[in-house]
Amino acid sequence: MARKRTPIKESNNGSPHNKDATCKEQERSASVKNSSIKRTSKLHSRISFLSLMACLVSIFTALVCYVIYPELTSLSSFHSNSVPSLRTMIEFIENGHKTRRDIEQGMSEKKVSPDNDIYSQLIQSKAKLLYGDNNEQAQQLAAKIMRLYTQKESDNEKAESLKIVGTIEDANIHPSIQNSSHAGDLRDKSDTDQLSELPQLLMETRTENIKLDGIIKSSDKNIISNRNDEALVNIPVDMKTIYNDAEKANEIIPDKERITKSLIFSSETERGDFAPRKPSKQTSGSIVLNAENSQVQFVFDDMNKAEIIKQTDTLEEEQFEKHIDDTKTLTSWQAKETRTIKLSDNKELKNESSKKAKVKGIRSSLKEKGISPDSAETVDSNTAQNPSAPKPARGKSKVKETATLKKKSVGNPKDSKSKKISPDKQFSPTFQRSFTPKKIFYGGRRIAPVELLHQKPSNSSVRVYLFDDFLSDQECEGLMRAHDSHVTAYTKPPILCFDSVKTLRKHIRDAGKDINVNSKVFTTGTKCVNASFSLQLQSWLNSNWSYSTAFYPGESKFSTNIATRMQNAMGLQPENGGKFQITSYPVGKAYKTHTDCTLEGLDKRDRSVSVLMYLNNSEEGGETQFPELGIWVKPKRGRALVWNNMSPQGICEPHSRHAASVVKQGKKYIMIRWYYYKSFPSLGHRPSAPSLPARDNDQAMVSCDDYNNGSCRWYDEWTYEHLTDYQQNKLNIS
Ligand SMILES: O=C(O)CCC(=O)C(=O)O
Ligand SMILES: [Fe+2]
Repeated sequence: MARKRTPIKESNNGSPHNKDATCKEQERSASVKNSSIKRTSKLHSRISFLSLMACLVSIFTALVCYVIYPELTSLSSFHSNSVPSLRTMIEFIENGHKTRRDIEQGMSEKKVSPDNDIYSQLIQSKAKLLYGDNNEQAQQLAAKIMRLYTQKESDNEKAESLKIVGTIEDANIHPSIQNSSHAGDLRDKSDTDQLSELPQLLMETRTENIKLDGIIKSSDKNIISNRNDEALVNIPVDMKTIYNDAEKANEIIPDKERITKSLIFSSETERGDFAPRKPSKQTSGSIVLNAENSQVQFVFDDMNKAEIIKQTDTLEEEQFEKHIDDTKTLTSWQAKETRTIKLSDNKELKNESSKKAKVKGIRSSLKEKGISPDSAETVDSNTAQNPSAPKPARGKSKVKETATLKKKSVGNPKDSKSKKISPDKQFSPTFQRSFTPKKIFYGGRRIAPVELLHQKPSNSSVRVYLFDDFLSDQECEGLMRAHDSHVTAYTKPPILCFDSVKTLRKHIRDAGKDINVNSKVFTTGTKCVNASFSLQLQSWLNSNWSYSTAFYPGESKFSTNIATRMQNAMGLQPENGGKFQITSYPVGKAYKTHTDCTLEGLDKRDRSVSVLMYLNNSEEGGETQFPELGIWVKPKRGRALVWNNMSPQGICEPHSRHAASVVKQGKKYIMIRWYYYKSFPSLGHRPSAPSLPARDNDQAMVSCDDYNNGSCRWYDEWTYEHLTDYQQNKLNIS
C-alpha cells in the first residue's frame, strides 16, 4: 500500500481557489508574525536607546557631580533668591579648591589652556545649577563670580609667576623654573599675608637701635615702674622734643604711623653714619613705640641719660606665632618684649655654659688620644724630642689646633698655672663649609628662605637661596644714604689700579685709545698708575665703575645686629664673615661674570659664601645672573641672596660664576658680605700688606680686576679687609 502524502503537498496539488485562500492565510499569519517581530525589535531598540540615554545621563551626572560637587555642597548654603554676599562668594570660591587645583594642574601640564576659558564655562554651569537657565540672578551671579575669579586669576598668575621666579614676588629666575617645587613656599606666603595684616604699629615696635637726640628731660617722664636700675616710663610723643629741627618734626608729626616711622628713620640716620666712627657715650636701654596712645615707652638702664639704644634679639618663633593670634593690646606685647630681652640674657648664659661644655669635651677627647690638655708640656716635648711620635690624625684639625694652642701657652708658666690664657692664643679656626638657611622672625617680619633651583643641569654644589625682607626699608634707606655721603666726601680724582698691565691695556683699547703703556706708568712697587695718568684714564674710562664703601664687624651695633641675623637665618658664623660692603651702580654700570672665590686657588681663606642684599628695587636692569645655573634675580629692597662659592671641601666652584647686568634705569644699591672658608686669625700669620701709592685722605682708589672675569670698582679705603683686626674674631674662643 502506497504511503499517504502530506496534506500540504496534497493541497499544493489541489484546486486554484483552495490554493489562494491558503496563501492569503499564510501571508496574513506571516505578516502578523512580522509585525510582532518588528514591534518587539522596536521595543528593544527603544529600551536600549533609553538605557543608553540613561547611561549617558548618569555618566554625565556623575561627571558633573565629580567636577562640581564640592561647590554644590557649599553652594547649597546660600541657595536662596537673593544674590549671595561677597563674603559668601569668596568662601564659595575658596571651597572650590579641588576643581581649581585640578584645572591649575591641567594648566601646568599644558593640557588645558587658559584660552579655553574653562573658568568662565565652569562659572556659567555653577550659576545655572543654582538658578537654572535664563535667570537674571544666575547671570548676575555668574558675572559676580567671574569678577572674583578674574581677581583670583590675577593672584593666581602672580602665584604662577612666583613659581617661575623661584616663588618670591618679582625675583626673576629663568622662566623654565615653572615646575619647581615651591608649593610649600607659596603656601607659606599666606602666613606672610597674614603678617602684613598685623597692625602696622606692631611691626614698628620691633625696631631696634633707636637713638634719640637726647633732648627729653627726665622730668618729662611719667614713671610706670621702677625696678632695680631699670625704669619703664611713658613719654607723650612730641617730636619737637625729640628732634632739634622743629621743621623736620612738623613734617613728620602728621599721623601716628608716621611718628613711629620717623623715629626709626632718625635712628637709621644715626646708624647709617656708623656710630663707631663717631664714638658715642649713649646709655643702653630699650624703647617701645606705642602709636595707639601716641606714647613712646622707654626702658632706661640709667634714668639720668636721655639717649637710648634698644638691642632687639630675634624673637622666638613660638612667641611670634602666639603673638599673631594675640588680639590683646600692645601692652601685652611690651611685656613680651621685655621678657624677650631677658631671655636673650639667659641665652648668653646658656651659650657660656655650652662653651664650657665644649671645652670640657675637647679636653676629654684630647685625653682619649693620649694627650694631656693640662700638661701640654708633655705634648710639646714628645713631638719636639721624638719626631716619630704619633701625630694627631688628619681631619681632626680642631683637636690638633687646640693642642697646639695649649702647647703655645705653656711658654708662660704663669699661664699654665692660672689657666688663664689670653683670647688671642686660645683662638682656634672655624670653617664655613656651607650654609644652613632657616626661617626666622625678626623686627616683626617673617623672613623665610626660598631655594632657587638650577635651571641648567650641573653637578655643582652651589645652592642659591633668597630671603625677602631680610633688611627693613629703614635699614636700606640708612645704608644707601651713608654710602652716598661717603662717596661724595671723596672729592679728589681716584687713583686707578689694575691687576696687570694686560688689563690696563685692554681697558685703554676698549676706550678706543691707541696708546702703548708699559709697567713704567705704574707707581713703583704698586699696581696703581700715577695720579696724572689716573686722571687721564678716568675720563677715557668714562668712570665706568661701581662704587663701594665698607664698614666692619664690631664697628657698630648695627654690624653686630646684622651679623647675628645672618647667623640665625643662614647659619653663617660671624667670625668667618668679612667686611660689609655697600656698592652702588649708576646707570650703564655692570659687573662682568666672575667668581667670588679664586678658581684654582688653594687658599682656604677664600670666600666660601656670599650674602648679597639689595637696598633698593631695580627700575630696569641690574639683575644678578648666574649664567651656569640659569638663575637671575631681580633686585628688590630688603631682599638677601645667599649662595656658596666653594664646595664643602673648600674648592672654588666654577658654577658659582655670576654677574651684575647693566643698570638701565635708576641707581642700583647693594650690600654684600663674604664669609670665608677658614677664619683668618687661625692662620697665625697675616698676608703681607699690599704696596700702596701715596695718596690724599679724600682720594679713593679704583681697582680693576682681571679684564675677562671682573670689572672696575671704586673704593674709599685702601686696606685689604683681612688686614683689619676684627675684635669679633678674637672673641671666638672654643
Ligand atoms: O651686584 C650684583 O648683583 C653682584 C655683585 C657681585 O657679584 C659682587 O660684588 O661680587
Ligand atoms: Fe660677586
